[in-house]
Amino acid sequence: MRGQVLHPLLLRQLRRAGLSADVDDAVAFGELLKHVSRAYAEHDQERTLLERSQDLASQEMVALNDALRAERDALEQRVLDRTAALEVSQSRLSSLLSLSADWIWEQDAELRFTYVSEEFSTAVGFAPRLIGKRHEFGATIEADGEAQAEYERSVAERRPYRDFTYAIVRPDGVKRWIRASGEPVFDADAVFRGYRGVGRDVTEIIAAHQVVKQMAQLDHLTGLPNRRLFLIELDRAIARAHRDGSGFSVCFVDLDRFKHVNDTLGHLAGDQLLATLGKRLRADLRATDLVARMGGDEFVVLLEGTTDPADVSRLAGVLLGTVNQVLHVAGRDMQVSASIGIARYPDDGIDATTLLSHADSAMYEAKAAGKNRFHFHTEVAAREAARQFELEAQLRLAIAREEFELHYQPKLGVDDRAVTAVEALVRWRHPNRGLVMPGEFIALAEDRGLIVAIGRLVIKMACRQIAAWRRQGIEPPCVAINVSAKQFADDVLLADLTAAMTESSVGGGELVVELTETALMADPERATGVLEALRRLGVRIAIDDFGTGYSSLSYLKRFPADEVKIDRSFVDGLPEDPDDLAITQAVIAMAHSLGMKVVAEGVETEAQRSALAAMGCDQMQGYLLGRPMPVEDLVGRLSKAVHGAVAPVLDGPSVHVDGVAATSVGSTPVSLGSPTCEGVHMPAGCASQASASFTQ
Ligand SMILES: Nc1nc2c(ncn2[C@@H]2O[C@@H]3COP(=O)(O)O[C@H]4[C@@H](O)[C@H](n5cnc6c(=O)[nH]c(N)nc65)O[C@@H]4COP(=O)(O)O[C@H]3[C@H]2O)c(=O)[nH]1
Repeated sequence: MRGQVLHPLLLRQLRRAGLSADVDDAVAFGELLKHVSRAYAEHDQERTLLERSQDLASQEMVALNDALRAERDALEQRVLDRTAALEVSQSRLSSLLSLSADWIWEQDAELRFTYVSEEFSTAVGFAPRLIGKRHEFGATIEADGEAQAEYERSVAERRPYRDFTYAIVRPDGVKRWIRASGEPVFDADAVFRGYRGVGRDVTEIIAAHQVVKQMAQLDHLTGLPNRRLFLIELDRAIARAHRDGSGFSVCFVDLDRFKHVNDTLGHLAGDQLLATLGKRLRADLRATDLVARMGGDEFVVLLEGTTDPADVSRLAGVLLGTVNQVLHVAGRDMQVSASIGIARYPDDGIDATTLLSHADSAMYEAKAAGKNRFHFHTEVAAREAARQFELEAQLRLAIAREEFELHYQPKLGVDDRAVTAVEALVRWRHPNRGLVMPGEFIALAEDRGLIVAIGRLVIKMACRQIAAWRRQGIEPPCVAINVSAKQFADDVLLADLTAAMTESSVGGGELVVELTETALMADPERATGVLEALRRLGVRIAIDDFGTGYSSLSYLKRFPADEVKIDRSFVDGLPEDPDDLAITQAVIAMAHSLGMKVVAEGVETEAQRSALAAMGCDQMQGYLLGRPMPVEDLVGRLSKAVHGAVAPVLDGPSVHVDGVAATSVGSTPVSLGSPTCEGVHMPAGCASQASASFTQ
């Protein structure tokens, strides 16, 4: 075996047996074989062990593999299920989104769009180009300043924002309004990652809002800006003029006697007139001028950049001319006029309230000066406004202190000059100014709501006077009381009359109520009812200033009136003016045909008196026959008349009554309505014709 290389396993066995690799003898060889055999046996054992262990390992691996496979399969199934669910959910979402008007968008931390839904691109028109871009407010995007500021604040503070509305001008030039809501997105580390949100096209909604807004700012009748819009524009004009150092004028245009049109032709015709006028005013002015309707028959014009009185006057003249043009309303041609008050910025005021109030007072000045004209606001006007204010305060005191008295003007028969009644005309006994005439305070009292209180005092004084005459043995004349439109419209009139009549034991037959056409036409139906109630009280009714209103003669028959008073303006022209003659004749004929008496007012000349007599007028009143006079003069005058003396109206002896020393004249009771007067039979009450003869 020497020199031979042995297998390592054999060598290992030899080493274990303590033998050397040099084996020469048989013993040693036998030993060697034992070792060789053991070595095989050990090897077999090791191999068996190894195989066993491999077998075991492989079984575990299979089991593990099986478990893993099962797990993977389960996982895959779960993924499949989830994916399917997600797909369902996604398709549900996209189908809902396609039905909804909302779009979806996402922006990164730089607020650049990373995603916009398809509808967004269709509506906005440049969505594909929007990806990777920010909103650029400026040329293509506009928004309400405040809303934009709030949006920018929200974004800067990474807060959600709701309903931010802005307009986009699409590449094709079409403007669309968009309303967007967004909320910030943060990652797990609370780092801001951008915004995501929804948006929708609200162009139609905005348009509808604008229409509604416009409707709220436009006058429905004329289509002109209404008071609200005018005030906004006025403020803007003030700001502009203040900034540029320029000026403008405000013209307050109020139609004259528009109420008559409404009353006589009806509200529809009135509306038609206003609508036509509104259009004409707009058409006749410069495009830069603003025409608005303030309400009722009031228009206002803002003449931008015009303050020079000559220019303003020219434009105001244009306005008057426009209003004066003949209008075709309710099937007839008519002409109206207006009074215009002008205030200029900055001379007459630097704020809207002052300018409007000055234009308004100037307008009243124009009315007072005869209507159909314009007036500038002046210091005089301002002083007048202050005076009226003061007068109103004094008038209130006067009512509380009963500082009023009545003067009486007789009404006489045209032929025989017998007194048929006396008209009570109120005067204000002012503590400092003396006697103030009604022309100075009646209109103001009507305007400031004081006329009912004054009227109540007048009724009371007239009834007390009748009672006083009676106490003094004087047969009282019938007393006519003026009742203004506002007083007539107030429900207390009948109560006031009844209370005063009861207090003084005066019968209705001793009173005449004089009402203007205007008072009756304001509400003809109600007027008829009130007139009938007055009639039930026995009170007679006279229609005053007849012919000055717009009512046609045929309206007369609607009202249960007893007499018609022809206005002084028609009597003025008698007997020369053919128109006045014709009108007077027509009124007399019409009134007679309706069984009414006719009284002519303002008879100043003998020529007028005889013309009226010739036309068959029943009674007359005027300076020719007697001015309004204090009660003592009236009684004094009449006392002379009773005794057959002829005296000038104002120099008769005074007989003081009603609180002043009363003296009956002679032994016979003085009678204003006594059958003894000049032998004319005169039954008591106003229905009677003549009583005392009353001469100049
Ligand atoms: N030029 C001229 N004038 C004549 C003539 N005859 C009478 N007058 C005046 O004409 C007015 C007649 O009264 P009216 O038309 O009812 O007009 C009245 C009436 O509308 C109102 N008024 C007077 N008293 C009262 C009252 O007690 N209540 C109400 N509501 N109004 C009254 O004041 C108006 C003015 O009254 P007055 O100043 O007293 O003026 C009176 C009278 O003085 C004449 O021949 N020529």
